Amino acid sequence: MTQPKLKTSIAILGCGDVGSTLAYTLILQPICSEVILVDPKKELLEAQVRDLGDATYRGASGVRVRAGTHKDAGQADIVVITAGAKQKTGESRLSLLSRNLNILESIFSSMAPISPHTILLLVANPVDILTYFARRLSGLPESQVLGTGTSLDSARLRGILAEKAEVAPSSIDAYVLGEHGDSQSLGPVQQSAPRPLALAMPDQLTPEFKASISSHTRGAAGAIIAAKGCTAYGIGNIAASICKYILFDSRSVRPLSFYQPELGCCLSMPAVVGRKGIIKAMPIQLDYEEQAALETCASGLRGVIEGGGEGVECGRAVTEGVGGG
Ligand SMILES: NC(=O)C1=CN([C@@H]2O[C@H](COP(=O)(O)OP(=O)(O)OC[C@H]3O[C@@H](n4cnc5c(N)ncnc54)[C@H](O)[C@@H]3O)[C@@H](O)[C@H]2O)C=CC1
Ligand SMILES: CC(=O)C(=O)O
Repeated sequence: MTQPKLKTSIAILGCGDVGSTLAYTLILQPICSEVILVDPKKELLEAQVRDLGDATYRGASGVRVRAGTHKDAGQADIVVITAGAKQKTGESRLSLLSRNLNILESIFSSMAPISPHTILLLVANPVDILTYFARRLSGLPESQVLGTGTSLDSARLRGILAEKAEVAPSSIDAYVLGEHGDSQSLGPVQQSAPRPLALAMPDQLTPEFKASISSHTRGAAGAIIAAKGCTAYGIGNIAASICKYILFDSRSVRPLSFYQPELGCCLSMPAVVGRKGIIKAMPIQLDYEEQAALETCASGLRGVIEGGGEGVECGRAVTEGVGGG
């Protein structure tokens, strides 16, 4: 892992629940030297800068937090886009599309010209569709435009598998692939050799068990949103980790949303992430059903991109193992 250059800046567009949680995580780690917050709600923006600033004055965080404009943000090392509407109870991520696409378009007109070295990290929903359009609107090379995708679903999957297998979550290596969306089901668990999860849980890897973990990861966001109005800590932590992989050129393999030329859309597949964004896709062996699920997912996403609207039926594939980092 290489060290980041001395002055590293991360701009966060949108300093609501997710943006401010991400900023706080970046300060605590710390990952960069400067966090720039941008939000059209001026009072909120100033209050967040002051409140987050208070978290930097003790200890040796060394991170400067300041308010900025979209133009400033366009020169940052990483621009994280959390700007946009969020789901109300019972709403799907896809229902946010027209509102958040309008916001995305206005962001890119205000940010231009973007530094050719900036990496864009999309968080706002529907994240796969917005990642696709950000790639077109930014004019940046496609390796520099990525979305958090199914990283959060994968963390949730790790959590439930770790609980069932009675091991630490860090010892579970499991990915949810495909779309970060609502109308999905987990594909079959990939049976690669050796099959440590199958060995650790010989009686549990049944179709019913897979259906129950699928339902758990699919319903996780809705249950939290119904109770507290948003999800923020999980995604804040995940987006901060992705920023770290980028700035430290860590070459970690993570499930991220990026452009899939053979599928004509952005969705999550394992990728090597480093200072230049997506360094390369990490090949993965999918069985027949997983591949079919992925293609159904891609076809749904293409339908939305082409103006097909909501309600895409989408499959997700999941790969697993015990012992991953
Ligand atoms: N990808 C993922 O796994 C997750 C995605 N999300 C998504 O993140 C987004 C943000 O969620 P929250 O922070 O809870 O919403 P929020 O409503 O608390 O904050 C959104 C902020 O964006 C700001 N904003 C609007 N237009 C802007 C612009 N042009 N430039 C800069 N800022 C702008 C708003 O003023 C607001 O303060 C939502 O779309 C939500 O669905 C949330 C959790 C997980
Ligand atoms: C809101 C959202 O996309 C999530 O928590 O998964």
